[in-house]
Amino acid sequence: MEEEFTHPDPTQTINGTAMQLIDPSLPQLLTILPLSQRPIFPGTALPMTFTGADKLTAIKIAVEQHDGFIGAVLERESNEEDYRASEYYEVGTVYQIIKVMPMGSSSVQVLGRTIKRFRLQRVVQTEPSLRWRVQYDNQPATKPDPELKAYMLAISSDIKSLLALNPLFQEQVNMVVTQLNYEKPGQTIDVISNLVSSEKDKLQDLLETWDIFARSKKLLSIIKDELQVAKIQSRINKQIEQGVNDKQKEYFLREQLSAIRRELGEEQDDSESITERIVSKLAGKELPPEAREVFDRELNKLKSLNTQSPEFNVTRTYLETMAGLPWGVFSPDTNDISEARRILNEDHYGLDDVKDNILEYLATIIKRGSVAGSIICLVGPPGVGKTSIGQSIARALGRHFYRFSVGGMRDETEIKGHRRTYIGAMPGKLIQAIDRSKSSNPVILIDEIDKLGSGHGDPASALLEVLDPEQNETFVDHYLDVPFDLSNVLFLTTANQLDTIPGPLVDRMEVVRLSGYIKEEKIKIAQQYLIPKQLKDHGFATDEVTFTAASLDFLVDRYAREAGVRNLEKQLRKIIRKLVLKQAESDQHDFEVTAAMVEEMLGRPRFTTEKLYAEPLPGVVLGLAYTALGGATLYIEARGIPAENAGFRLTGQLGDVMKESAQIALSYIKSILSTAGNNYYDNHQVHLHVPAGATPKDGPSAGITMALALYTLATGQPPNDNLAMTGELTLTGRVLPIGGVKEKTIGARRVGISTLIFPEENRQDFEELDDYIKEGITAHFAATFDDVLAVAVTPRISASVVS
Ligand SMILES: Nc1ncnc2c1ncn2[C@@H]1O[C@H](COP(=O)(O)OP(=O)(O)OP(=O)(O)O)[C@@H](O)[C@H]1O
Repeated sequence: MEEEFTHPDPTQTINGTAMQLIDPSLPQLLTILPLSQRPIFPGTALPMTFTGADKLTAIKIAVEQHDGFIGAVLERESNEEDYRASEYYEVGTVYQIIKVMPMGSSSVQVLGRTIKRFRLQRVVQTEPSLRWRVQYDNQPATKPDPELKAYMLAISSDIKSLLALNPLFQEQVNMVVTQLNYEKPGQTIDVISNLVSSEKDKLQDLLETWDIFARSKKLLSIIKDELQVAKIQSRINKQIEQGVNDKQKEYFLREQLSAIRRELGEEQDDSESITERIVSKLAGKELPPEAREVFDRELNKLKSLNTQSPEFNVTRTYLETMAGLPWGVFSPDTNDISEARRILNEDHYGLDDVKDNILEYLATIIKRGSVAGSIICLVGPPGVGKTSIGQSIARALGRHFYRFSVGGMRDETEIKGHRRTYIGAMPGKLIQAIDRSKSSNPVILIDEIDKLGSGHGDPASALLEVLDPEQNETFVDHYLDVPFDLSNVLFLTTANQLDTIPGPLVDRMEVVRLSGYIKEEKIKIAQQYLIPKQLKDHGFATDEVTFTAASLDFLVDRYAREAGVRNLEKQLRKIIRKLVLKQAESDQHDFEVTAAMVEEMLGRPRFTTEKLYAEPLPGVVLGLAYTALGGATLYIEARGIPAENAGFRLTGQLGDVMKESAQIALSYIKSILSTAGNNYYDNHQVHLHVPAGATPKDGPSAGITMALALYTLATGQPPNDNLAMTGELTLTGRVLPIGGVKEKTIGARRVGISTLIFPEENRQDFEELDDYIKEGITAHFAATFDDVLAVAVTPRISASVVS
């Protein structure tokens, strides 16, 4: 293999700088090894790796035959449009291999040092390896120049900053700092050039720049670019590190927290134990396929969620609600009707027809083995035992009891729940009831169905969906979003009056009326139920306190006249509490409560026996009404003021129907008076009032009462004493039937009225009443207003007499 040493041609230049042979020991012919990544610069020890059979051969030849000298040149990017596109740049660096370390079969790592720049003179051989004749140069001597020195200082400072940003280069920093020599700027620049990274053609340009001043400028600009990038890189790294650190810190703290919890024996709240708990709640329950599918899907979702995310809590609450529901769990029914009768009797006095009704209903349920069918609606005034009947039904069947009121409920979502997307969403009342009952067949009592409001959505139709046996098998609560079978629930509803219950709801219900109690019943209830219960609640033995018959009579008559017994119970509680105090202070053990003691303990009676009117007055008649509070009596008052122009005024918050019946009454009375020659209404301003003025009233059943008030006003003859009436009046004087005969009779008894007038068509209703209600009452039945007059004003004076 040829090895040549020639003298350089002094006319040849690189970038205009003269080149000359400087070191006769450097070979003129070099085996060329191509570099693909970047050029190398003279003046440093450098390891390099070469791969490929050609290169390995070249290295072998160089090491074995040429003292390890090779020429390292950068490969050009292939660029077909460049006419000069030879494969390699023509300026490279001579490198002497000192050590070869094989790395596998096709790679070697070599250790050596970079010595000097060279330039291709000509290609002398291509096979088996490429060999060039090259030219070396002597670095031109540089004069001390302050500007160059400034550049060198800038380079050294920037390279230090650059290397400081990259901890991997700490070693090199130290090395470079020791090697920096401002006397030999060319050498220093080359050393630093080996450390910087930039695009390879920029670095090649640096290699080919002979002029030191120009080279230092180019190097500085490369370093500045790199410094910029390194700074950005370092900032990004810091941010990432910060993020990672925060996460690690949180993770660490959480781990500690759960360790502390474990130590304290508190529950473990990791996702796994939560899902385990949820799944274990489902044990023994039978989810229908649709619900199972949704449950499984949500459970899988929960497992994949971060326990701290809000979504996790929403899903967890949903799953816990689902798992907590009594899917397929039923309490066994006690199918014993005589036991049911015993329980109803044990809990309630009287109410025989109500109990019969309920027992028939229960017998049907027992026979059918299912509750499907109509729903019982218990209608009656407050405190008559509607709720406690419901409780007894549950007890008789051995079912769980749950009660909720829909009074004033305006929002459909209270019944059907909120969609899960709402914050704080929860199931509606029905699913809550099922959840609390822990069985799929409880007794659910829906209270105050007559006071259902309307607002958002339609609560009435939601309730209809719940109560309708056709639909409630697949009741879908918005929150659960899967059907829950409500068809095994025994629904009961309660109301004070029927009129305000939406029609479609009434149609689905079987109405059972509780009319309210008369005084005697209330006394019995007090003796047999309320007093023993209150004594027990206050820690008295049953025989420690006795109430005299007179005291109970006085109590009911003067303090608790309403249809129900809740107020009576309240008054009894007050008395017994006072006895508790008395006992505590005096150690007395036997108490007998007398009427005087009742007055002493409860204060002045709320009701008096004195009537509003000591004796009957013309124009004032007592009517019978049926209100949400039960049967009641109410006065109708008429007064006339002599006037030139006749007029008619109505007050007392009367509804349209009642106003119309007042007009009918007036027209009718005027017509019969005019026949009798009485022209009272032609020269009087008449005012008709129905107290209590603040209570709204409506309905046609005060027709005859108003007519009698107007009649007696015009004739001046007062109605008979101790008389009350009810009946609708037509324009021709016929008397039409009314509702609530029982309640009205009870209401009249309560205030001690014993003569009553009912429409003829209500005769049977009255006769069917229990004897104890009719006892002492004289009922008259009127088909026409004449019949009313026959009873109400006796002896009857001619209507033509004007007062
Ligand atoms: N016939 C009765 N025998 C024994 N106790 C009774 C009877 N009727 C009512 N009570 C008692 O009176 C109290 C009030 O009854 P309850 O709460 O059932 O009334 P309610 O009709 O549901 O009233 P509301 O319409 O206001 O809800 C209860 O303590 C109940 O046990």
